[in-house]
Amino acid sequence: MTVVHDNLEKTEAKMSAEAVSVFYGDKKAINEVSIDIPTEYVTAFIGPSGCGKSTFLRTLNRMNDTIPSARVEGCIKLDGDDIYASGMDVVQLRARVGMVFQKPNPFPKSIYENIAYGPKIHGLAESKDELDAIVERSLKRAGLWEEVKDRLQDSGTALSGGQQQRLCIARAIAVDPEVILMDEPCSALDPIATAKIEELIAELNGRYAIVIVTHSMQQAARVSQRTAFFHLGKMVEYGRTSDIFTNPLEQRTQDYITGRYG
Ligand SMILES: Nc1ncnc2c1ncn2[C@@H]1O[C@H](COP(=O)(O)OP(=O)(O)OP(=O)(O)O)[C@@H](O)[C@H]1O
Repeated sequence: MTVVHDNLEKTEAKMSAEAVSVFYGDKKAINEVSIDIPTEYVTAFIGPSGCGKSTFLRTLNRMNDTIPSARVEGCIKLDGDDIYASGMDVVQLRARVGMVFQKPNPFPKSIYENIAYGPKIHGLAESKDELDAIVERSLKRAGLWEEVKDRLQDSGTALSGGQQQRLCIARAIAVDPEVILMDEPCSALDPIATAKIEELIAELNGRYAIVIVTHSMQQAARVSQRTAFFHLGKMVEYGRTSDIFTNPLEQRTQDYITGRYG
């Protein structure tokens, strides 16, 4: 059972997970996790290495489908619709629920093409002008436009690590997502690039439902308003980030935030 703090404002669930378990073969990596993800707040998943944060995050846009041994039980809904239902279009789902990975992974194409590719395949632009406008808007929203506007035809992979990660965020934004999942998005970045991504998360907050997995408790405290603490495949505690870090109700949470393990 998850301890859910009782001082949380009521919010609408953009996504909701109900009794979600994930298996890799016979091994249960996630055990009956239930949580609502609102648009109003950034939600952080924290917990010691191997506790299942990434596994659970990946269930939210069916990224585990790509792992043959992975099996998901329980129910995950986006705007009330079961994302594991047989009629669900997974390509469409992943546009609505975008993902940013630990290591920036731009396509080996131009900066422009990195952004334009998604809108093109999803038919979001009817003309070159519209596509140009989407590229500009996405890069602006990701805080990268000023740095790249004069070299849109350069390769995305030639950018610095931090710029590449903002390019990946711009690429996710370009297809008008409703949810953005971030799996340790700063772990390959230096402190300055990390600060830029954190600023960006603050700017995107409220426009998209954002979920971030992070190893850094300082980062969770800086960027999120809601925190879920995971341990051994279970979601132990969920509440306001400030409460989780200053007034945890569970001993295991207390032990983690005071550095007793992790
Ligand atoms: N593809 C896979 N096949 C089999 N087991 C896996 C696979 N991916 C993860 N696991 C196992 O599932 C458990 C949860 O792993 P997961 O990567 O989700 O944890 P995590 O909390 O994100 O860890 P970290 O913080 O180290 O990234 C671990 O025991 C891990 O070994």
